[in-house]
Parts: sequence; structure tokens; C-alpha cells
Amino acid sequence: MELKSPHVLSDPATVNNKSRLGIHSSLLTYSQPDSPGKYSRTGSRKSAGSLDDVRSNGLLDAMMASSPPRKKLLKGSNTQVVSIDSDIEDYLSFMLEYPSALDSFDKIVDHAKNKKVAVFLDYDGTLSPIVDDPDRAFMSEAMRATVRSVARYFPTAIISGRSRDKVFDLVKLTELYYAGSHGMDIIGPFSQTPSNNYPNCVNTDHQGNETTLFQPAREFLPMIDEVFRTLVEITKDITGSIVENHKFCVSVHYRNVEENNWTTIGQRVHDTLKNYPRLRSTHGRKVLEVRPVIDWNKGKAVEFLLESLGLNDWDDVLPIYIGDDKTDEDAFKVLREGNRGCGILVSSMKKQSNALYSLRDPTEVKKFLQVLVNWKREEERKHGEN
Ligand SMILES: O=P(O)(O)OC[C@H]1O[C@H](O[C@H]2O[C@H](CO)[C@@H](O)[C@H](O)[C@H]2O)[C@H](O)[C@@H](O)[C@@H]1O
Repeated sequence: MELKSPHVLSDPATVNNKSRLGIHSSLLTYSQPDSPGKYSRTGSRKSAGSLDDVRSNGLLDAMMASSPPRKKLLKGSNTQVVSIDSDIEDYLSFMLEYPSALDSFDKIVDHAKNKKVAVFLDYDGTLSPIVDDPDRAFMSEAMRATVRSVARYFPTAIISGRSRDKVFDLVKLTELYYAGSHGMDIIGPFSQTPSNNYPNCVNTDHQGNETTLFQPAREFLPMIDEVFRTLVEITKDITGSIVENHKFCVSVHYRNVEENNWTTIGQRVHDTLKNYPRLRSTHGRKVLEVRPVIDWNKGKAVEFLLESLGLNDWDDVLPIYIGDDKTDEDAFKVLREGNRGCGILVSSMKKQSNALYSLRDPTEVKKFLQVLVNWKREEERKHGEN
């Protein structure tokens, strides 16, 4: 499986050809706004709503929940009250529900016997550690080498909330498939028989490589661009906020913002989105992610890629998905339903998940991927001997 630089594939000239690329009506859950020439409903920012807005709609709770709870300080001292017992208890109960994928490796590969394995990987928090500066979330060379060898043995895709170009710039491996913007921008394998399920796929030839481009939220590009500029403007006075344009979605980071300003940032995003009923915000790890309201997510991206790879006979395929964030839950859910595959949550804290197994951090992810490659090599060696 060798693809040359799929990330540099420019969008084909047919992008405006609605009959091929127009968004499929089944993906739309909102009707078109009727304000011509503007992408927002009013075209101007509404006056800030009451802070109760952001509290009552649960956004603030979600923002708080996306960071580990701080330990309480003992009154009059700097000593943290570390409730070791309850922390350990919590973690043990988490591990019982989501056993370590390393400890359960034999069980996992038992399911993989005589099946084709496909590997799906999230980027931030899975292949790279979480850091304060999103532009410096680099993966280690050792991780890169490991992912490269995974791709040598299994069809492998990265499914990230970042734009496809940005995640490729970080991963730098041409052997993989990439789905950026939470799966809304996919470069997949060339499909000889385009599926009826995805009518707006474009097969294209780029530098001798035939690939398939799928962008189900294409019509939202100008709207995303506009909301990105608005969000930059309205957060520029909040020290530490970072707004990233990920082509089909926008990330508003509050990791480096003083905690007492989190409500303000949440409220401003919330107020802005009142003007964009066709956009919504979800939250990740200290980030609000603004995205189109379409019936598409990382789970659908997994299904799309499996179908493009000709791996949609679920009895014959074991997809493994590794991710750490809320948006990865959609993929875990798809795999969990009907026992179709194996979701692995990366977390060192207790969380509720649709995954089946867990790994603590990117270091354990690397170990797991190495063990997977070794297992496959051994399988091939055994078959070679027979
Ligand atoms: O789907 P992913 O590949 O996991 O992308 C989700 C978000 O990841 C990035 O933000 C997260 O990682 C940053 C770097 O470690 C960290 O600073 C931030 O707090 C995390 O939320 C990325 O910058 C976002 O745009 C993605 O939405």
C-alpha cells in the first residue's frame, strides 16, 4: 500500500460541479440560510448573551470537564489533598471496564486470526503528547518509524480534528491515508467502483497516484472561513486563546487561558454560533471545536475508508481504532456496535467510553503498535514456513 504525498493533492477542478460534489442531501440536517452573500444569519455579532446561557446549555460544565480536576488545597497550606485511595480505586475500576490493550493483546489478536486488520489512529494525545502549543505537538521519530511499519503490514489511516494538510505536516508519512477536519476531508484509496453511499466522491489522479477525495462539508468552506475570522476577532483580547482554521472546522483553544476567563471565551463562541445555525460546537481537550451540522463524524469516516479499501465485509475484517478524545467516541461506537472491531481509548484517567480497551498514553500506544507489527511478522513467517 503505497501512496505518494496524498496531502499535496489539490482539489480537483470539478469542485464546483454540484452534480458530482454537491453535498448529499442525506448529510444535511439544517436547511440553507436565506441571507444572500452572507454566511451568518444576521451578518453581525449579536450583543453578548447572559452568562447564564453558557452555563445553562452545559457548555461551561463541558469546558471544565475537559481538564483533570484540580486537587483541593488544605486550608492555610500548599499541601494538596491527594485522595490516593479514591484515585487508585477510580483508576482500578476504569481498568476493569477498559482493560489494557497491551495486557489483552492475545485476546485482541485472537479476534484478528484469519482476518484483515485495518488500523485507524487519532493524532493529538494518541501519537503525540498533549502540549500547550498546538503548533508544537510533534510526534517522536520513534513513533513515526513505528507508524510507518504498521502501514507496511496493515492499511492505516490517521483520522484527526486538524486539517488534512496540518496533520500530514506533523506525521509526514506518505504511506498512510488521511482524514482531516474530524473526517470531513478524506484522501482515501482509489475506488474502481464508486459507491452509491457516497455520491460526491471524486476519483482523481495526482502525480501518478489515483486516489479518492471525499469532502462532505465542501459547501461550508466560505462559512467556516468567515466564522474563523470572527472568532479570531472576538477572542483577540483574551490572553492565551488560540483559534485554528482547520478548513472544515475551527478550533478555539482555552488551554492557556486563565480559568476565570473560560466562561467569557465559551460565551463568545456560543453567541457567535447563534448567528450560524448550520454550525455547532463540540468540545475536546481544552478546545471548542466549531463544525458544520452534518451527519458526519470520525465513525462515518472509518466506515467510508473501510468501504473504499474494499474491507466492508465485517466478518473478514478487524478494524482497530486508537484515540483519546470525545470525537473518537463516534468511531468507537461504530466498532462496538455489532462487535465489529476494537476501539482503544488512550487515557490515564477514569472516563466513560465506547472503547473496549485502553492504553495510558502515546508511549503505550507505540508499544502496542510495535507488538502488533511483531505479531504480524511472526504470522507471516509461520505461513511462509508452511
Ligand atoms: O482529533 P485530534 O487529532 O486529536 O485533534 C483534536 C484537537 O487536537 C489539537 O488540540 C489538542 O492538542 C493540542 C496539542 O497537544 C493541545 O494544545 C490542545 O489543548 C488539545 O485540544 C488541535 O490543536 C485541535 O485543533 C484539534 O481539534
